[in-house]
Amino acid sequence: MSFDRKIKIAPSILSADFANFGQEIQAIEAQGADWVHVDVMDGHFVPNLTFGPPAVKAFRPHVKTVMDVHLMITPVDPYIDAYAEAGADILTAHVEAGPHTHRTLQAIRAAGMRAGVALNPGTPAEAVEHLLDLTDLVCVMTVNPGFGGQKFIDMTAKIRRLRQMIGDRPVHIEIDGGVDPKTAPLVVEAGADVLVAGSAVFKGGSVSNPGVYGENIRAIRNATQSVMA
Ligand SMILES: O=C(CO)[C@H](O)[C@H](O)COP(=O)(O)O
Repeated sequence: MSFDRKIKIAPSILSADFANFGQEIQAIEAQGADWVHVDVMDGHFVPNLTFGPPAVKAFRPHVKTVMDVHLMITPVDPYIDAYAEAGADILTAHVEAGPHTHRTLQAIRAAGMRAGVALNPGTPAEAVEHLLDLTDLVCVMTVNPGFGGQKFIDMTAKIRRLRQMIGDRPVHIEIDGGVDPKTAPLVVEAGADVLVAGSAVFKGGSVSNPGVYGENIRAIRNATQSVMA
């Protein structure tokens, strides 16, 4: 897939109806989602548990766009092949998840996926500077990872620094946590191009009332228009 810097909205299915993932994924894509964001949590790196490779494999046939899998787990390396087999397009590991992120990103690419690296709010941009030639996406957490529906933490200075460090490289900056029509323009103005949003996309909608997802996605996208060059 070619690199494009247009704003992409990636709804996090952490806020979807857990009894109905297939239809939820189809509904958000029909309503304008650019990517589908899947939050994998292990109850160890973060204090919550969600999906493993079999669930991701079950989502795969429903995803027609890009399946963006965010691992909030440690260790990462023993599971890379399982997520490739499950059909992840992008696999993101946290820089805090182990001592050898450089090796992890190489292994993700070697398994045929695009490689992402995520930073917790307390981790400086410089922690990924040496990884920028090995990564396709830097995910800046704007909440402490583990749960949807948390309050946005302002990371705009870090986003600006990353955009400067990335320069001309084809590397996305993804923002994850507390993204809504108020916070989206702040992070886009700072240099982000992928916006993960859970609560702000799924609130008020359902598979039987999917138009609300469309309204919510458009509200986030439209809010970024004023800050786009
Ligand atoms: O990674 C996550 C939490 O660790 C979620 O993707 C993120 O919090 C999105 O949910 P919301 O938009 O409700 O904040």
